[in-house]
Amino acid sequence: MTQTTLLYNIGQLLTMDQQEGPVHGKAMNELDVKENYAVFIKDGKIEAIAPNDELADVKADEKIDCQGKLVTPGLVEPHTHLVFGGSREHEMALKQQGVPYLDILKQGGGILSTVRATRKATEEELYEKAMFHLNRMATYGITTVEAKSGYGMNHETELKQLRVAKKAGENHPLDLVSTFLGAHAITEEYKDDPDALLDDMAAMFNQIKDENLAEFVDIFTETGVFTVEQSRRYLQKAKDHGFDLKIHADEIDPLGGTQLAVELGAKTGDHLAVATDEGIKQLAGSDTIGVLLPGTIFYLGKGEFARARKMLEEGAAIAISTDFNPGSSVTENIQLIMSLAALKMKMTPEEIWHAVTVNAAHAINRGDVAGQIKKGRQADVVIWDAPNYMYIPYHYGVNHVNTVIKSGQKLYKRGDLLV
Ligand SMILES: N=CN[C@@H](CCC(=O)O)C(=O)O
Ligand SMILES: [Zn+2]
Repeated sequence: MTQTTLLYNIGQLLTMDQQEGPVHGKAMNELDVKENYAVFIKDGKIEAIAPNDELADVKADEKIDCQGKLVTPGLVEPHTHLVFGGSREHEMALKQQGVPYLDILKQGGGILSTVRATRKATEEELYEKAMFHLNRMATYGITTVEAKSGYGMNHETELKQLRVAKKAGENHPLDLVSTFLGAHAITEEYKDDPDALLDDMAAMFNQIKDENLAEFVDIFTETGVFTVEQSRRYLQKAKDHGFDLKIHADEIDPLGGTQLAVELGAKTGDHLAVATDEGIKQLAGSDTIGVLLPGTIFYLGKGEFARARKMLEEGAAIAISTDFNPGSSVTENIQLIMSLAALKMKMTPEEIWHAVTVNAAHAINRGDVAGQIKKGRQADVVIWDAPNYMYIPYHYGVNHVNTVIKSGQKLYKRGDLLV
């Protein structure tokens, strides 16, 4: 049976559909804002977008009066470590004492502590936990999510994580895109031979492809983790197996992961907090999208945020993300990240909206289905308790979502106080 919904009295509508591909540099600052609009949804898809007067009388099963509010595409979250066991609140004290993130890792904590918890957890436990976090992401307006493995670093646990992500993607209304991050840290078993760990992880590529468990392969290129050389060899192998690539690049030390991402034609270079001038120049001249994670820099207490302004001036395409994970950025709140992008990276509201919609969708190969409100597309739409698009990064730390519509279905509605 046909199901129709009309959103009318939209104060500001961002369709984000000014161009097909990722939006680069100065163009990220150009936002098309439609005022007094309506959107008609039919059978889960966008059927029409028109001035309010033209659609207000259309018949629909449900009519939602947007009361002059802001309406945008569902947000796209392009970098999360969604599936993990345990949590790391005990590391907060170490952080307060000033123990650096990489030192905690060197002492067997950090990522390795989550590896132990994830190895111990059952598939059911991981699944329940992942579904809980997906639900919370949905409440913040996210309708498509990337999810990485990387807390197993052995076949059994990496496959467990990837299967959990696949099942969550099949059962949760949010769309999920999976990334294999078997090369996330050096475990005790391989501490004297990281190359052997990489070989062991690469030995899973065929199975991951055959079972369709991941689209991307990612690596942590960092001091004390994997070198640029090791990353190049590993990622080239992944590319030869038909995977698209991502790199955790230049997060803490400027090793040149940004340049490697460009050299290998990676879909994204992620973090880039300490990318060099040369890295930024190469990024700007490439098709690789920079996924910036200011929540991580904030949470790790570091002073240096990614140089978004320079990247944009030079013409790079940028997305932003929570980097949701149990250690370096423990939040599902992408709206908070939008505020940090504004306050700490000096991105304009116009740039920020591109970074959480169309560019984030391209960053995970979903540019043709997510991140835009466009005729014929699945109707992933957010109604905000906000009068305009600038308001979201401005009023920080809270949830501004009024209603989330996923593929035409109402998925979340802000609750009311009970007293
Ligand atoms: N930097 C490497 N990986 C994650 C952190 C994972 C963790 O600390 O558990 C990140 O993107 O920040
Ligand atoms: Zn990450």
